[in-house]
Amino acid sequence: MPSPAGRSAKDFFRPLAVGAPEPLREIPARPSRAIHFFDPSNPKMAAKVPQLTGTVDVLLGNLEDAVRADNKVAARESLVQIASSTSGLGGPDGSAQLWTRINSLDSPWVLDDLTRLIPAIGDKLDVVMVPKVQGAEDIAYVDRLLAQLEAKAGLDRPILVHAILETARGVANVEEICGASPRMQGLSLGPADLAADRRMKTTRVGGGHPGYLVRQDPTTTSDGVLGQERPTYQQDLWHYTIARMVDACAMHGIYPYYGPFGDISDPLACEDQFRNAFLLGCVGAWSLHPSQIEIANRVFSPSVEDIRHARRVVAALNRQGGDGTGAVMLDGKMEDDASLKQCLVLVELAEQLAAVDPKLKEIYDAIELTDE
Ligand SMILES: CCC(=O)SCCNC(=O)CCNC(=O)[C@H](O)C(C)(C)COP(=O)(O)OP(=O)(O)OC[C@H]1O[C@@H](n2cnc3c(N)ncnc32)[C@H](O)[C@@H]1OP(=O)(O)O
Ligand SMILES: O=CC(=O)O
Ligand SMILES: [Mg+2]
Repeated sequence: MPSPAGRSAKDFFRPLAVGAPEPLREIPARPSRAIHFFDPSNPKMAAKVPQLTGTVDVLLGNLEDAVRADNKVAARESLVQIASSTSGLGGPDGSAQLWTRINSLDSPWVLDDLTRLIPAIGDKLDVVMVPKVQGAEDIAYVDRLLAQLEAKAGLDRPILVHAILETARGVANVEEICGASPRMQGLSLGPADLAADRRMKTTRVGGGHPGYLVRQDPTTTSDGVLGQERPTYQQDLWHYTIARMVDACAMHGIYPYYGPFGDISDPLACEDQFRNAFLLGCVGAWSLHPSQIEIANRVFSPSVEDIRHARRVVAALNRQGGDGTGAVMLDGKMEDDASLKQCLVLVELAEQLAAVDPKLKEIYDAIELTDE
């Protein structure tokens, strides 16, 4: 049966153009806790890129929304210049990955975005983020064009594709989008465009809303007197969509991300939104301002307490027989094969992050287990 992108299983991993690099069989788990957005046409932001390179996992040169229409060409040209001249940025050995967000597929700029960037800096570009993806057909279009451009430029490594989930149709098609190409690296939630497309009645860029709540039932005393206290609890507007994204990404072996949190002046709420996404399975979020990089780096790195606990569970099950099966009691709680698997997710993530973040390595290396 053909895949949603119309390719049979035997053709799925064939290059889509003669001379294009072989598609990857597995998407590498490269740390990407913060995808830091900058507008390459803004000289102040562009000037910050070299100093940010050692502090953030991904730098993304944004060409789409938030870049003025009369700056689109300047942003593209400046991105070429930045990628060519910044050491440590992009490519398999870069200390920060280099991504770009191209303009939407129905815009007058997108064709020039790809035909200019791939020949000029294709060897540095790790991931192309595609906004407003509606279905597998959008990924198929970008997939073929990238293959043609890679072949023409003589690139030896395929550029990966990341889709933003920010239309109702995109959400309806989320599974087929994730499985549309071996280039698919991941998905980000685009809460601002998604809210508009869904005709939600919000005006914010991500985050919660005080009106979206549940209220506790009225309480009555034994005398039948109605209590005055009826606490309310704000709910998460994005839970449903993030949960769908996480399942679709896990099913296809790719990575889910929370997107933008627009209230730069509210780092606490930003942290909460990022942490909800982390706990549900996301690996990172966007940073729109330098102050959000530290929040994402911290939230999307497992805590010392989580790693200590995870290692204790691994050690306890190992002591019992070494193959990770069976059940043990630890701190009054039952641990078995399934809780071990959860702990291994955290331990493996900590190892990947420690490999690129020496400070974190030091912190994780210093954790002592007290049970032995
Ligand atoms: C809504 C859906 C989406 O598509 S979200 C993704 C698209 N939006 C973006 O990419 C927004 C990126 N961020 C920004 O444009 C700016 O951070 C905004 C939010 C406008 C705030 O800028 P501004 O008022 O200059 O902030 P500030 O004075 O606190 O800045 C301090 C210094 O830092 C710089 N800065 C700011 N943002 C960035 C950034 N993203 N990357 C690199 N540098 C940044 C500022 O230029 C300023 O520099 P300096 O210290 O004056 O030299
Ligand atoms: O592009 C992001 C969004 O929230 O819209
Ligand atoms: Mg958007």
